[in-house]
Amino acid sequence: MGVAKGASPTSGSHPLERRERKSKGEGEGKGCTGERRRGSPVTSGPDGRLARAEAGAGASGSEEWKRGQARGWAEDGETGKNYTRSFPGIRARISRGGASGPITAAMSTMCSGGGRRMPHVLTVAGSDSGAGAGIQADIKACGALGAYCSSVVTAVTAQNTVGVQGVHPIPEEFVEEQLRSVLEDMGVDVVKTGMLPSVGVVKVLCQSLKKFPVRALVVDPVMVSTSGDVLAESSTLSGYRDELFAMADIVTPNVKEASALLGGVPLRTVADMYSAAKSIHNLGPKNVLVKGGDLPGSSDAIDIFFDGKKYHELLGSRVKTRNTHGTGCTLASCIAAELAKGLPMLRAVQNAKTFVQYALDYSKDIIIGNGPQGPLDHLFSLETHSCNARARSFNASDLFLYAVTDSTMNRKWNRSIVAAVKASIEGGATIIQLREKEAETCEFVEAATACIQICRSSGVPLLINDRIDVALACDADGVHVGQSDMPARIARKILGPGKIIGVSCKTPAQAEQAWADGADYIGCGGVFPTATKQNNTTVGLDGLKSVCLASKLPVVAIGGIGVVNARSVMEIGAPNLKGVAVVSALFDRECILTEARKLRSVLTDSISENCR
Ligand SMILES: Cc1ncc(COP(=O)(O)OP(=O)(O)O)c(N)n1
Ligand SMILES: Cc1ncsc1CCOP(=O)(O)O
Repeated sequence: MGVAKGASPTSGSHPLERRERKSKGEGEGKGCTGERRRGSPVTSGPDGRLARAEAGAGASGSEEWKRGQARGWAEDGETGKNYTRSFPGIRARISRGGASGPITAAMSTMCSGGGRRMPHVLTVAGSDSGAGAGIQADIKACGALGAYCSSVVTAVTAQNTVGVQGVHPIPEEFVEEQLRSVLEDMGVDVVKTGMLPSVGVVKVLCQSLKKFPVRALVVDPVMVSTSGDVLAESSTLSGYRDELFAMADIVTPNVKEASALLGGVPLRTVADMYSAAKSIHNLGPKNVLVKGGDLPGSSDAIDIFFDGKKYHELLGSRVKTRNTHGTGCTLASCIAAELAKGLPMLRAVQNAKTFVQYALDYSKDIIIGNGPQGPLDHLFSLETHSCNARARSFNASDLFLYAVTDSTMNRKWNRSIVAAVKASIEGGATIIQLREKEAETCEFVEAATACIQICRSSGVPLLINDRIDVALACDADGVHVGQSDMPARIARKILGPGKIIGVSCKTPAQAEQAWADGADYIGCGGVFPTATKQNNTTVGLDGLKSVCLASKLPVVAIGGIGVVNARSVMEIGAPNLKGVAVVSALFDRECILTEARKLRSVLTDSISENCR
């Protein structure tokens, strides 16, 4: 068999298995609260199991599956509303499953009445004895992001930091039984797949998902471990291509997997990743994320996200560490967790990437095992002062091209804030700050609310300068505060852990304080003299460098920066300098879009030069 080193099938008639089956037939199950109760909708004859089975029967064709899925998304996914506040998807699914059945209705009440439903991810994957990848990574990653994670084990592997010593696939019928147990009872929101060792397991999964539809399916097409060991029969590829991908909301191959899925086409450049994303999209998934972490010769972690219409280049910085085992599983699980919480797809992917970046960074020095590939510490947030929710909402690579608006300039060029924001995003700005010093509160809130719509639809965060009240009023992604504004510590208390907070710092001491106060990034400047901000002392490139070196937070440089000098800023050689923030270089120009494109290309060139 192509899969296993020393694999041997598990017996399908283990005595324990028979005992479990018998107890099911006895007609008693556990209620949502865990107590024994009669007439369980899950396990006893004409009740919930039947009702669910009917749901499955009604939704068994792939068209029906798609419709069910589409409904689920329209109801909650695409709104971006926090799924933990209400659970329309779950209620809808339960009623879809058999609104006419009294026990189903009772079950719905039991599950929602007075209790707290958790976002729920089911991982269908292999067990990694070393716990860096597979089921174990998935459970930890989901837990770290606040989602419950149940697990269907498809194979048991013996592995460690050296590699995979053995694979023991679970019989397909028993994979199916596990799927049924979880899906019919536990209110799964999102299914995430990892190691699917055979095409038979892929088929069983597809059938189960048709019977028990969920809100989203995340497919991580695991085929070969990072140590080079084969984890799936080659025929699994056809299972992915023929059936599973058509049901997937997102597929997340790395370049090797993308190449294998496309019949071995070589992927050597970012341009190749773009075309691979498109070709894989043609196989049926709604979204594709081609991960560039193992792109030969690439010095950055660039991933390409494609939703069928638009591409997004997601930048990450490469962390120098041996502890990378399980990053693929972790990323896919984080996407699943964020989707289960109700985030829209692009935001879920961005947050997942941020989480992995943080986990890599926090885990870079840990020593577990003697082999070349150590695990991540998924639960890093339990050990640090930082709240994990913050890691969720902020991606340091967003600081790359930071557009800061200016009302005086907009007036001078006779354009609205909204038009200015649109043009800068089109030109490649990666984060926006509304810095409207003279605006009336009412018009500021109105403009900010309109800008939020534009930014959300482009996946670009929007921050408000100084005005925490305005940020709250328009549900902005965060604020930027100066040394004489609301202290970051208090802003954090007011805004909570999920919002982004940036602080202006000119000195290492201020940088240290910003970190202690719970900020997410630092704006350092003015780097060069500027007419945009009066009486602002200039720190120069040396001052910027010393703040970067002292800062535990990512830094964006500001002040007098434009196309002619952006490269000199990026070349100071500080790994936590993530980009430049500009006002006049964009907004005091005739064509914002053209200037943003020019600046973005200078920045992109400067980072790729630096990495050569
Ligand atoms: C990204 C970024 N960095 C620094 C500043 C300056 O903010 P602040 O010190 O609050 O000064 P004003 O912008 O209020 O004049 C910024 N806005 N953005
Ligand atoms: C807000 C701010 N903070 C420090 S310098 C500066 C102004 C930056 O504007 P410009 O990019 O036009 O120099």
